[in-house]
Amino acid sequence: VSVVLRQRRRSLPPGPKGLPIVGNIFDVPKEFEWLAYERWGKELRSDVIYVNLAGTPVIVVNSAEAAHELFEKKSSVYSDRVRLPMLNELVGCNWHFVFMGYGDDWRERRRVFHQFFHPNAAVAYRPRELKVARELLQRLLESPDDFMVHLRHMAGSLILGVAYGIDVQPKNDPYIATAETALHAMSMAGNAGAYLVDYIPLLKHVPSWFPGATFKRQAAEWKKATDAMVERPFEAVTKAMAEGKAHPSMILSLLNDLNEDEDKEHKETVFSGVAAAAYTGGSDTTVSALGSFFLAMLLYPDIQRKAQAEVDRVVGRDRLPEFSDEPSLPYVTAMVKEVLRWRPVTPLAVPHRLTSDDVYNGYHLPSGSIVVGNAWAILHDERMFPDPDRFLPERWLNEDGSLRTDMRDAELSAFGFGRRICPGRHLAAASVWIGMTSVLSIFNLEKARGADGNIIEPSGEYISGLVAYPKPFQCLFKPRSDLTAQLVHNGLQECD
Ligand code: HEM
Repeated sequence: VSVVLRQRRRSLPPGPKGLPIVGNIFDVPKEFEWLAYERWGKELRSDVIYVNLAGTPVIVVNSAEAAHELFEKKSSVYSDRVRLPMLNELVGCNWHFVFMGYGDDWRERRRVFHQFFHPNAAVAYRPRELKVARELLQRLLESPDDFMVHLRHMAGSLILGVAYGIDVQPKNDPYIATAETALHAMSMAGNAGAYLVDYIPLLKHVPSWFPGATFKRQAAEWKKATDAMVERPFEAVTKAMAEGKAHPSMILSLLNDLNEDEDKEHKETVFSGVAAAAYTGGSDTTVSALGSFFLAMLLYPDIQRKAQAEVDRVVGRDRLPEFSDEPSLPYVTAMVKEVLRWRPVTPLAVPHRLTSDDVYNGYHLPSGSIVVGNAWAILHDERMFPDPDRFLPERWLNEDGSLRTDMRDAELSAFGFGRRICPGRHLAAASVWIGMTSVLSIFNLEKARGADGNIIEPSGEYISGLVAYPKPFQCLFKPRSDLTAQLVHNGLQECD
């Protein structure tokens, strides 16, 4: 009895007051929620806060210390996911292990994925990362205004190559197009709280023709797109294998290593889902990171020049950067870390779910809570990152110019938390690094001028979402020398 009483006495973490029944639904803004969560945490002087979304408890974790205590140290109870009937069932995105509950199905897929993307395995993809970075340079030379299109193409081309061995078309590639539709569908259906069926799961049984059941017809459309994204590239590999023409890839190795006695159908479902998960995980995220990098270079020209000076000194002006240059380019590496900190790609990571009652700082955290790691707040915590809104690569460096190693927990939060931390982060970090370094070595990024000759200031605004992007802005990519076109041409030939 005394245990029960003591537990009862513990209070929930502080949070905004809210209304009866609906709780804080009207307090939580529809966009840039991370800023409100960060502000409440400061006002309430607590690094965990509690929000009630119409009965669903939500715990927001606003500091690196709390994130470590909960997601890391107690990872066995902080690694589940929330089920969204719209996304998981109606759109049928159960193949994607980012949406799977913590259990054997998730574990099996995460293990398969890890085999191909752990740090040593990921080194094998460097030639491909280098190639797509150089193709990006070529495209930026040809049509600089379409830089966001080129970033999408670069990200898609890398991961389709790694996962399926597919060489994409230079323009209008059908696989990239299919995936874009599917990604859009997933981000819409994954918008927690946007669909009534997510609050009242029984609604999923309403027939599609029923008045008001537009969500079911919409879900059926989206399901077609997401199914196609899982099935089409996989079928292309199996067809190429049958013809003896398949290029090396994750799927090829997995299928080749399959034993006679294994359940082929089950394994194929797992493999095709894991490959599609790599594709969806790696597309928008890389685009956002490089988009923020371009924006930072416009807003902080001095830093651009400083980074270029390092590249020029180490790489020289007569060749393009390679991965072997990385240890000699600490400033550029610090800049990559700073991009991921300054404008986190996934400001709230992906929400976790707590599977048993817990206590933190004397507060009661109820089983079943959605637990949101506020990567934005952690990466903008003044205690570790003074003047946090300023883009300042120097903060990642020691006095002697070497990279600091004491901010790992905070740094990693850019990729999420605990056992769910992004398993593609090694590939991501490498591809973002070579992309940024290559662009800096070849181009000066400058603000555009309007017809009146005046500089067009980028707004610096973002589009809110699971993945946050800079709003469209104009950026000039000016070749740094007469040799540029030749260098890019030669650089590409080296990759063939
Ligand atoms: C800058 C690039 C990237 C960022 C910022 C990023 C961020 C994230 C975040 C925040 C999560 C959720 C972590 C959590 O639940 O706490 C995640 C999960 C995931 N990411 Fe990434 N990611 C990036 C690139 C990639 C790439 C390139 C791939 C594939 C090669 C990938 C594949 C995945 C997968 C499969 C998951 C699901 C993990 C799970 O639920 O167990 N990501 N990522």
